[in-house]
Amino acid sequence: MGANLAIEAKGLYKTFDGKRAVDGIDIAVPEGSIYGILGPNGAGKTTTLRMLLGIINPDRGYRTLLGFERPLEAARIVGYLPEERGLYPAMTTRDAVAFMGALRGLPLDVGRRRAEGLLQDNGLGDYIDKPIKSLSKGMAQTVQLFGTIVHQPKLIVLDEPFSGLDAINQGRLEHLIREEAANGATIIFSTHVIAHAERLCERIAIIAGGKLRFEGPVADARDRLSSQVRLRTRSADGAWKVALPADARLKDGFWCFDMPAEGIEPLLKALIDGGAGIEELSIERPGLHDAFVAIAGPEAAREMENEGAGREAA
Ligand SMILES: Nc1ncnc2c1ncn2[C@@H]1O[C@H](COP(=O)(O)OP(=O)(O)OP(=O)(O)O)[C@@H](O)[C@H]1O
Repeated sequence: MGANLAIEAKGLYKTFDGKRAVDGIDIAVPEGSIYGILGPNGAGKTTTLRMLLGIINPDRGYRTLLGFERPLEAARIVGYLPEERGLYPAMTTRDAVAFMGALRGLPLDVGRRRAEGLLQDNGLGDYIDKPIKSLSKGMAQTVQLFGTIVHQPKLIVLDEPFSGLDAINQGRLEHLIREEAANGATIIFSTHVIAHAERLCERIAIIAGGKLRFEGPVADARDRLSSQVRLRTRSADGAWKVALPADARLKDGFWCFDMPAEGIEPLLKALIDGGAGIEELSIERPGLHDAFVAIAGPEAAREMENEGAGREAA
């Protein structure tokens, strides 16, 4: 890989009480990129992130974080939003953000100033002097996120950051993640919602049952599946039909089939020469959801969806 890596991990394993939580994970996160770890409940995402950060040590395997082989040595240039959220309820939002920065070495006065800027710029200006306990759950989560980035870390690690946010705040968070990456930070986040990863990430890891099912560019995951062709012809029958691929099936008046290996042009020529009369033609590239199903299996995909529904309802 050409780019420098903000994170490189090879063959990470972790067992808890005799049960393998992470079973051979490799990860390569290029500097300045947005990277997603996708997987259902209990897949091993949090354990993987904790090992990358040095909060726990792997039983086996190797990782570097911003070039450090002992990840904790990078702590001051890393920001981490854990899955368990929590802020001191009596602190003002300004102080809560500054306090989190101070834990990473940022002087309190600088933290307070930056906190004001972050809160003002993101529609929370009225809450600067209000205690955390006066905020909604989503707002408190946003404040915790500001505390995660207030010391302007080179690497931002977010564990299920979209969980518990409504659609508007999810959109804001996506915007903020893009902005941080545009300013040069590297972002890695875990999620069980494929759409967030599809919109944001250049590279992903797909984990299920502690095992790595895929690691690489999102485009490569999507390329695992053929594009789908849908075709409607004016003529119902004719010699042109022999030109259709063997897997072509008629569904609701459309011939549906995988994109032929040799491309669409030879087929189009045969259809035109055979007088099929092309009325409608679409070629659809598979999305990341379809790729996920193909890579991790329908069971893992269902678990992801159920988990999402469960958390929304909670
Ligand atoms: N400290 C621990 N002690 C014992 N078991 C653990 C510990 N941490 C994680 N596990 C187990 O390891 C497995 C992977 O958990 P992990 O939290 O990494 O998954 P996850 O993909 O982050 O899922 P979730 O989103 O539900 O947290 C689970 O079976 C979990 O119960």
